[in-house]
Amino acid sequence: MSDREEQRKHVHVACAIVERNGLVLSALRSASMNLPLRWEFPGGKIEPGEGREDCLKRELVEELGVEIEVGSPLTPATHSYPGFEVTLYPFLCRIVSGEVTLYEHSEARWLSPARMLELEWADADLPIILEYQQLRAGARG
Ligand SMILES: Nc1nc2c([nH]c(=O)n2[C@H]2C[C@H](O)[C@@H](COP(=O)(O)OP(=O)(O)OP(=O)(O)O)O2)c(=O)[nH]1
Repeated sequence: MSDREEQRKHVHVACAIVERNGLVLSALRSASMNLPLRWEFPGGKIEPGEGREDCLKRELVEELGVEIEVGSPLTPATHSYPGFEVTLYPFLCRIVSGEVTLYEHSEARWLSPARMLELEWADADLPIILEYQQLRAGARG
């Protein structure tokens, strides 16, 4: 790896595929956030020493005011944006208490898995969405 690559910022982010009644929660990044007005899975940067699942539980309380149960992981996805790299660690999740309240995002929607790609997602999410769609298509047989 070159010095230049080593110096590039690489962030590690846990993200929640929150399911309810066959639908999945998507959240719109606000105009003031990094990657503005892109849809994403709620979540955020993993703090030093923090476990991925604990990060997710913390972020979902901070961002949406809900307590979640964290289930199975999907495949982590790494993507290079101009200026930084991200690795997303996705987990299937469900809400165990609280109502979705927008503390940071500008909108949230419950989507059917098949229609997720009708929205403009953060680029790093695309492989995760494809894997998730296959998982749920398989589950329906
Ligand atoms: N939470 C989340 N972040 C994503 C997804 N896809 C994706 O590229 N990202 C990027 C956006 C951000 O650069 C980073 C997540 O960190 P964050 O939500 O704490 O980012 P932020 O820059 O808004 O917050 P901060 O620096 O103020 O802490 O990962 C996703 O599906 N969920």
